[in-house]
Order: sequence, then C-alpha cells, then structure tokens
Amino acid sequence: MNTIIQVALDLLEIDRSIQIAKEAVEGGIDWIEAGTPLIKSEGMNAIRQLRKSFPNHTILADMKIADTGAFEVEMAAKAGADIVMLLGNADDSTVLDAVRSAHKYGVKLMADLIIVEDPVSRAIELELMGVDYINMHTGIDQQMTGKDPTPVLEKMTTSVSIPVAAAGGLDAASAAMAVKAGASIVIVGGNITQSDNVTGAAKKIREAVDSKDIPEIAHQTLEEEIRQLLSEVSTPNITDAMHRKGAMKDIHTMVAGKRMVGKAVTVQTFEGDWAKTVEAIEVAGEGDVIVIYNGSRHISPWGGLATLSCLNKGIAGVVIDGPVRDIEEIRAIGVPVFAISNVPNAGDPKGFGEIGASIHCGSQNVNPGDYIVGDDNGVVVIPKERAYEIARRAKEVEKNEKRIYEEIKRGSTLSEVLKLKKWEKM
Ligand SMILES: O=C(CO)[C@H](O)[C@H](O)COP(=O)(O)O
Repeated sequence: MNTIIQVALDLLEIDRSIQIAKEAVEGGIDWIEAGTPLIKSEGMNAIRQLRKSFPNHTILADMKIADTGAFEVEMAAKAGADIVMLLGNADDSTVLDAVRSAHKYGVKLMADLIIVEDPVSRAIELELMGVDYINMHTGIDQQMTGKDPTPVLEKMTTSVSIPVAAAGGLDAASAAMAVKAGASIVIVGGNITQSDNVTGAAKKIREAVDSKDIPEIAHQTLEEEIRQLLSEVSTPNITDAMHRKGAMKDIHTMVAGKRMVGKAVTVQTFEGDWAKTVEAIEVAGEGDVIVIYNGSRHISPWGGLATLSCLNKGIAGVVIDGPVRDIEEIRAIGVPVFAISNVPNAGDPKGFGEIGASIHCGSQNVNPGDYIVGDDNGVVVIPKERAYEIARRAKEVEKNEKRIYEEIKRGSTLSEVLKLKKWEKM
C-alpha cells in the first residue's frame, strides 16, 4: 500500500485552510486534517467546509478528545469527518464509548499518543479496545524542546497490527525515515502549511516518501544546530518567539548589513575604561560576541584597533551599551559592531571592571554564554538555558511569516490575512 500523506491544517481560519489544502492536494497529499487550533477557532464548521470543498478526500478531525468520547465523535462524524482523533491517554471509559459512537456513525478512530508515557503498551491496549489507527506524535511544543517521534516508531509498528501514523515536525527527510520505520501514514503540518510554496513542499514530501530515499542528514551538535537556526532567522523573528522580549534598548548597528550570531563574553567596565574591553578579545573565542556595559554614553571603550583585533581572532561581533569611535575604520573592517552611537573620544585603560560578569546591556540581563543575535533591526539576547527552544520557535515564526508574505503578494493585506478585526480583544 502506498504511504498516505496527511496535511494538518493548524491554522485559525477556514478560508485560508481550504486554499492551503487545495495547494497541498495539487502537490500529492492524500488526507486532510482539520487541526485542533482550526477546530477550536471555527468549530464543526471547519469540518463541514472541508467536507464540502473536498468531497472525495478523507477528512480527519483532530478533536484530541479527552472526555465525552461518544458525543464528540458524533459531532465530528455528523459534520463530515471520516476519521476522528482522540487522545491516547484518555480514560478507557472515554475510549470505549468513542469506539461505540464511531461504529454507530460509520467513522474510524485514530489515537494520538502525544503525552503517553509508555506509547507502545498503550497502543496495544488501544488496538484491543477497537481504535483503528495509532498516531505516534510529538506535539509542536515538545518539538521545540528537541523531542522527535521517530525513535519509538519501529517498535510501535511491529507491536500493533493496525496502521501507525507518524507526526511531529516532519519534513521530507524525517517523513521518509518514518516510512522506513514502518509508518503507513505521515502527518505533516508546518513544513507544508507554512511554506511560501505549499504545492512544492507537498511534492517534495510525496517524492521523499515514495522513493524512501533518506537524504544524508549531517549530524550537528546542539550548539551547531542552535547557531544554524539562529543564523536563518531575523531579530524580529526571535523577539516574536520570546513574546516580544529580549531586544536591547537603544543599541543599533554601526556596520549596516552585517549580521552576527554568537555566545556572549561579557564585560563590565566604567566610563570608557577600555582595559577589560580589550582584554576580553583574548578571552573570547571564534564565534563569540563581546558584550560590554560601559556606563557612559559619551566616552567610548572601543575603536578601530580593537575591532581589527577581533577580525584576527574570528570573533563574531561586539555589542556595547555605550558609544564607539573610529567609525570609518570599524565599517571598513566589517566585523559587526552594535553600539549606542559614535563619538571621537575614548577613556583610558585603567583596569577596573570584570570579564565574565552578569551584566546589563541595553536594559537586558546578559550572562556569559547567552546567545546574542544582531542585525539591522537591533540586538536580542537569548538566555542560554532556552536557546534551543527559542531558536526553534523563531524558525516557526519565520516560516509562518513566509506564507503570510506569499498571501499578501497575491493581493491581500496583512489585516485581511490575519483577520485582525475578528481577533481584536473583546
Ligand atoms: O496535532 C498537531 C499539533 O498538536 C499537528 O497537527 C501535528 O504536530 C503536525 O504538525 P507539525 O508537522 O507542524 O508538527
């Protein structure tokens, strides 16, 4: 049997969802899922509309049923769903009543194992209770912390005899891997629906899944992955991912067009005392960002000679809560430097202050090792403890914006695409 590809429509609007589903079907998608956010936003109308627009496609309603199993299955079935999703860790009484209701209304049940502790044992129980499909799923928030559904798949597909679906951040490569591990359904959300070329993204997944060719994936360390993700997104994407937090105040690029990503080497100094700021160049390694609190907006702790030294050491950039001087040299050298302003005068190298302290820079706390990203919009600081999660979430923001950009390019407006009026606070 050919692998089934299901597109998960996790959007808030039914009209955008239908358009995206049409483009995905053109790319070779088989089943269409009304995602949980869509159902919460539009109710059963989402399923009715999808049924109307796609009379010959299998429609799955991702109800994530946790209780009142029979009633919720009935609702989705009557709205036109062919398959209804319930939570795999719903109580057995809920599962059993959902199964009775599914039989009564002629629909199938899929169980989502998103937060099941022992998914294989639970899948065996679910099969015995009459569930038709298992969904080995890593939720979107779980993905942001680095979880992925594939490790358990092989064991799962050999432990149950009903079809197993895989879901959770799948792209062409991981979807092909899931199929190789025995999945007969792959559920893909963001990597299709957030693409600026939905049809192309769907085709890519179709080809990968059908050929079962698993592209070589270069193994990256966690730090390499964080750096790569952060280098692909903008500082606005990152502050969005941080709920509008993290941006440094009043600090701007001094070298337009230069981006930087790196880990902070912090320096606390006083009124242009440039001893510690320059000594930090010896402490910082390749790919680090020197972050300085200067304590004066008028006396510079940094200039062209220090910047040239950074170039020699492969330092990723410099951020100063204070001014710089030698601005022409700094621009010519090209190392990304971010500061409050530029002035002619420097302080003296007295040697007060500290390298590697917890500092304040641009009204943000910065600790050694925090990730610092700068571009023409400004500078953001990402606490090292949440760096992976925020990098992943920023990538999601970037992908989502690409699709919105594409829809505006087709003649819409931002307000129309986002249905701003509808979502204004009541
Ligand atoms: O059910 C879901 C979230 O709870 C999603 O539909 C599922 O995770 C697929 O989307 P993605 O590929 O973006 O992870």
